[in-house]
Amino acid sequence: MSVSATPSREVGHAVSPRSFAMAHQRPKASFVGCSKISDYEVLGKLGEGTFGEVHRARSKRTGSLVALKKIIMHNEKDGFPITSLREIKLLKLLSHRNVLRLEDMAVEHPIRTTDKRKKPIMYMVTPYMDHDLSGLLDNPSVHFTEPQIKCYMLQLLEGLRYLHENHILHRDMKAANLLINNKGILQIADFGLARHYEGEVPVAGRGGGEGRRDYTSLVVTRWYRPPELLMNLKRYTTAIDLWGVGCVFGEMLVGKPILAGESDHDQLDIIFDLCGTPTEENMPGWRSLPGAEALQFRPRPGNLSQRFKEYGSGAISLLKELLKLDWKTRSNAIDALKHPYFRNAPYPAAPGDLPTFEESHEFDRRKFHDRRANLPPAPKGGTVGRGPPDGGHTGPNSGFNNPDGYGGGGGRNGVNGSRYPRNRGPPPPPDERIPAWNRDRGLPPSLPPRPPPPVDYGNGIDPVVHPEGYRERDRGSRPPRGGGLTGAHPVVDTYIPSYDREVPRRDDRRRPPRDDWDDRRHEWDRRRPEYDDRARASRTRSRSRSPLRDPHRERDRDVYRR
Ligand SMILES: Nc1ncnc2c1ncn2[C@@H]1O[C@H](COP(=O)(O)OP(=O)(O)OP(=O)(O)O)[C@@H](O)[C@H]1O
Repeated sequence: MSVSATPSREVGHAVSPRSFAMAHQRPKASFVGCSKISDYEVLGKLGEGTFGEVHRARSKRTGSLVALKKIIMHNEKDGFPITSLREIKLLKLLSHRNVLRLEDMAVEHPIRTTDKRKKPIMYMVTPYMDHDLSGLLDNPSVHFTEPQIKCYMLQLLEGLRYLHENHILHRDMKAANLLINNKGILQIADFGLARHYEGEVPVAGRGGGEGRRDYTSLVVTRWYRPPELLMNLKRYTTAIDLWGVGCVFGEMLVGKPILAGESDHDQLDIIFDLCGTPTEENMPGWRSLPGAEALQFRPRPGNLSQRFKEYGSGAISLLKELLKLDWKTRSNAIDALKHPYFRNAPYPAAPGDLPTFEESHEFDRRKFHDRRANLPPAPKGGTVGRGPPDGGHTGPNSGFNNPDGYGGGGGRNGVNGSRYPRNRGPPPPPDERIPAWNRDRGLPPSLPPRPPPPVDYGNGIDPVVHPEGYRERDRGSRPPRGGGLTGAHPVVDTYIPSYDREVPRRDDRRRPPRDDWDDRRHEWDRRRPEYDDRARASRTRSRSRSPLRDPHRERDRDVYRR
């Protein structure tokens, strides 16, 4: 029954759909899980992503700290972004201690008298986490120990095991998407690229198994993207997320991203340096991948053992399992959790035993950089533009329609620096943390380039690659490494890491070498009752109601099958 047909019958004369909807609004109290933005006190900006801007806030109702992720409407005509819908839908289904919990949605309506913006702004409300792993690794005063790295790794793998056994591919595993709080808890965040996975769930001893259907290979931020995606495998499996875990593990060990490719082509080249060049033995079927046809390279054995020798044989062995070129035998999360690395001394720390650190998020990176003497020259890579073309009504800086300083001006606009020119706005409000690379230039906040939005809409059809969606990043600005790859590489240069050459290499900083890093683990629940208490009090649904444990709600997931 159409909305417009009903009112005519009910009221006996033509009523516009809007009037009908207004007359039939549900009482506000009947909405569960949707608050007003005024229920939160906004405290400061934490980061900006492709699809939203993230702010720290306090719930006026519970007093708890939360993160508000604003959903950016890049193009209002397209309506609510499909990626945000996916993220919300998935997060509502998930319930695991190592997966970020969606507590609430908050809506901000435009102020009628002054605000020309017609559409409300939506915010996702999640518990506030003190750090993201990328920000934490950038803090020169933070030094992970091996027990700490083991603790984080175990938590990361537990979270991923849960996702995979519930048929969810994350597809953007990277340090910036791993949130950590000062209770030692690590949570996987950012489900903007995640989707339902139709293949078999991983089984112990059987790697990632076989893929069952095609998906877009334009996923995963480049530095964390596995070789099969770089060679355009479409029928991929949960193994793509495990490659990202391997990259994050290496990053925690050495303190900086281990595979920082400057283009997709370069990315493959440095992967081959580390893991060896592909053969039918170590990567069966690689030659038939669409992106492999034109590849030519000088055979190399790989230098992983050499590069990581100071971290010991256990770490090397786990890294080799996670960074296997062969996606079919690459370790799955179940097997990685049983790896001897975690059972040998030094043993994993308990989350509650880990030290606490100063807050660190994307926006704090410069804070740490500023402290360093003799910073290397600013890395290459554009800064993301700012200043929404619509005057700020739908861009990342619209919203919080009050004079608290978040209503416009600075901030990133859009996905990609090449698409939106920089527009120097007024200085940010005092509580807003300016990214390092802007602070001393008096510019409003912005971030380094980000991956473009996902282009897989779940229909299995290859996406059209929008040329503006991808930045060319100095291809050919340096000679190929190590005799590298040659040939016309057909792969489009795709995802730009969220923190790239703008950020000085971590090892350039005067920081003692660390032997380990990464995620943490559970058992924290027992040790940190206040965390759970707060969580329980503020949750909009209980774990027992998680649809992942309730077959009657399986139909929700059908959305992702289509
Ligand atoms: N719950 C939270 N607590 C604290 N900080 C958070 C929280 N959620 C997000 N952030 C911060 O905001 C940043 C961006 O968040 P998120 O990755 O969810 O956004 P995105 O738009 O999907 O990003 P991307 O473009 O990387 O995919 C994170 O890296 C983190 O620094």
